[in-house]
Amino acid sequence: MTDHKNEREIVLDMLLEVIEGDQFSHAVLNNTLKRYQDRPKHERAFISRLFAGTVKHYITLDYIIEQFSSVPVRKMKPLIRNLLRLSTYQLMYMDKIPASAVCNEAVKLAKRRGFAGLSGFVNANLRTIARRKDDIRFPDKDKNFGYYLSIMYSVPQWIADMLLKQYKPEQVETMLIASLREKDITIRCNIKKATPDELKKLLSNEGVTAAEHPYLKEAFIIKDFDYLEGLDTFKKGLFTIQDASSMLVGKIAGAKNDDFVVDVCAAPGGKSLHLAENAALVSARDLTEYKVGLINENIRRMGLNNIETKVWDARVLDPDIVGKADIVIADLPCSGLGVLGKKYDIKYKLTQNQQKELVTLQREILDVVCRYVKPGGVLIYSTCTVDRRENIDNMDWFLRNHKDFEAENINDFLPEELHSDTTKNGYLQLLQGVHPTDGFFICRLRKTKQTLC
Ligand SMILES: C[S@@+](CC[C@H](N)C(=O)[O-])C[C@H]1O[C@@H](n2cnc3c(N)ncnc32)[C@H](O)[C@@H]1O
Repeated sequence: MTDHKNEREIVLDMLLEVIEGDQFSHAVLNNTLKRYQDRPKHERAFISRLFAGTVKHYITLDYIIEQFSSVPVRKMKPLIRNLLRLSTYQLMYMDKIPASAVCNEAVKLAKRRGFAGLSGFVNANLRTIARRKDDIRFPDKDKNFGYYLSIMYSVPQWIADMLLKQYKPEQVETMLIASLREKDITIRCNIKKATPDELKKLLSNEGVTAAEHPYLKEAFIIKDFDYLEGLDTFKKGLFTIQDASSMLVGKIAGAKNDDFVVDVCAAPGGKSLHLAENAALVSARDLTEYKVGLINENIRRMGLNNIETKVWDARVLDPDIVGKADIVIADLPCSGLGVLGKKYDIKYKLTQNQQKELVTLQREILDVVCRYVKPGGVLIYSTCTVDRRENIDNMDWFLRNHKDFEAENINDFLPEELHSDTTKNGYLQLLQGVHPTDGFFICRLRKTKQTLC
């Protein structure tokens, strides 16, 4: 049973949960689409697009609203400012919707939600924006590039400034543009159940278009489906949703038939499932019962029987596995600045302090889990961020403090177009927009025979 809210009201409530509350955009969107799975496809598509677009662009939208409003956005009632945001998004980015329809719907919604007294304010602001769109003055690129990036690509200025210290200005702009684009959905074929060709045919029978990914033969970029989890091929575990960057972790780990793998931060299990295709046994761990439940759910769907799961805090040494793992996967919690295209509220919720704490946590976990690697085994460290302090700086720090590990050339595991000086030196930094993947970091560190750890 679903309620009778129209699509705009549904989006308004989603925005209140995410922008004003502490919920995460991807979780709220998934739950909403599940809840309204009986609604027509075009309504569900409208909800997704309007919600994602408004969240992704809301710094830009607030800047536009404030060009014309006498009241600063932060002083407006939460419901009113989010109604203005979602309506301004339609006016600026959804040009098939007539401005009059946007204004009328917003007025009706303000009244319906008990703000009849402010419906005139909503109407006046929206009609002004619609009429004077072309008069909007955006910041001057040459005066303060960080501020310009912040307003144009809706990212807090401290993040833009931080990235500008680490990358060339044009690379930062490319990454920020990519993070606003609609993300392709990439899947990995479960080669235990079907070949990539068979999967492609079965998907096509379900009306889904699957295009080969340039980096991996088992990866497809899929289009033309409505509810992915409703597909027969999904329910039968013939594929898993995973970005190609994450799949490269599995490739760079290079598991062999008799390998014992420990994945210390494994939920929801993407990398563990991938490695289990080749390894003898994977021990997949995460912090809570809930998270481990997600891994178990995926193991069942994919039909794998060589993964065992365990609730375990990666900061705490597990004496049972010290010196036993051929491969340790440390795909650690990170700032997520490489996946802004999917988790589009991370940029607003992350603070500078949290980012510093993440570096400390990553080092704390690496210090512990490197002890599970057996002599001659490998530690794979990865993150889904482009922040150098969490990536190459952490790798350098680790090697300085663990002289019994050395970085290893990873070219043999990668398609030729990804070979570079850094991959010869043991690591790969992917940048969204520059590469056809999320922003992602992976390094391969071999434990030399003599053990000092
Ligand atoms: C980047 S995600 C892992 C994604 C996963 N490797 C995959 O491919 O599906 C990081 C994970 O670390 C877990 N985590 C955070 N702190 C942890 C800790 N102290 N011990 C174990 N897991 C932790 C989080 O619950 C989260 O699931």
